[in-house]
Amino acid sequence: MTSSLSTRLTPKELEERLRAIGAERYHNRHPFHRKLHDGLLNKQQVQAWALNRYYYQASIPAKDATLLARLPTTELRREWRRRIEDHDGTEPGTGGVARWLVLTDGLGLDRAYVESLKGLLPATRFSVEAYIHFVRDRSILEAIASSLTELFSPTIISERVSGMLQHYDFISKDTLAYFTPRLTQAPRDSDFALGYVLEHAKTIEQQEAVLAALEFKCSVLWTMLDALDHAYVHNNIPPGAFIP
Ligand SMILES: O=C(O)c1cc(C(=O)O)c2c(n1)C(=O)C(=O)c1cc(C(=O)O)[nH]c1-2
Repeated sequence: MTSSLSTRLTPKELEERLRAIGAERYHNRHPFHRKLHDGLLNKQQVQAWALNRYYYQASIPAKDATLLARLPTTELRREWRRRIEDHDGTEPGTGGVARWLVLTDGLGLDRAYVESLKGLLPATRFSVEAYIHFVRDRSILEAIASSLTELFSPTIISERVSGMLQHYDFISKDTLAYFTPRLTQAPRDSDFALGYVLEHAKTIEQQEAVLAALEFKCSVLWTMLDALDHAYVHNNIPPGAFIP
């Protein structure tokens, strides 16, 4: 839990605290990601990761649409609308969700099965839903702050792409095409979100709330990897979940 602040932070101090949370808790530090990127997983385990992560990807535009509906100004809505277009695309076959399916296709997973969500781990479902509900129910400031994990995603994406290309013969540049646009989209989105948070988190209570929102989101990402590790590395697949 975030400790209570005794004094109000300057914007610079608040940014430092946010970045410190990422350095400590972002999912690049999770053992499952280390194994994924270091080539220590087999194809079945990589399939399980891509299948479960599909639900996160597919839910991101729904999460953003929930927030979009609550945003009070044209400028904010225009900014947030672009995120939905990035993921859903502007026509069939475009956008991040479609590109994620190129990855699951490339790994040999049946598309209808992936989209049916039938093979998800229960913890994937609960974690993703917790994120959507958080964004729906909390203040706009907390909802925007919860997207700030994207400050840290370009580093992990670069590590992932180079690590997976190097270590797995079943992975190609084409199947990892999802990640290329994220390297420019994520910094653009997180710069905006960070600017918003630093400007609007003025009171101690608001600053504590944004720090807690980022910790919450790190927990969402971490929990999904805990569940993958437990099920597919330590071989405790829950009933009904994907069996490679
Ligand atoms: O590859 C990753 O590790 C990673 C992490 C995150 C993140 O930090 O939440 C996102 C993404 N990718 C991503 O591709 C993405 O579109 C995305 C949207 C969001 C968000 O919270 O709105 N996070 C992320």
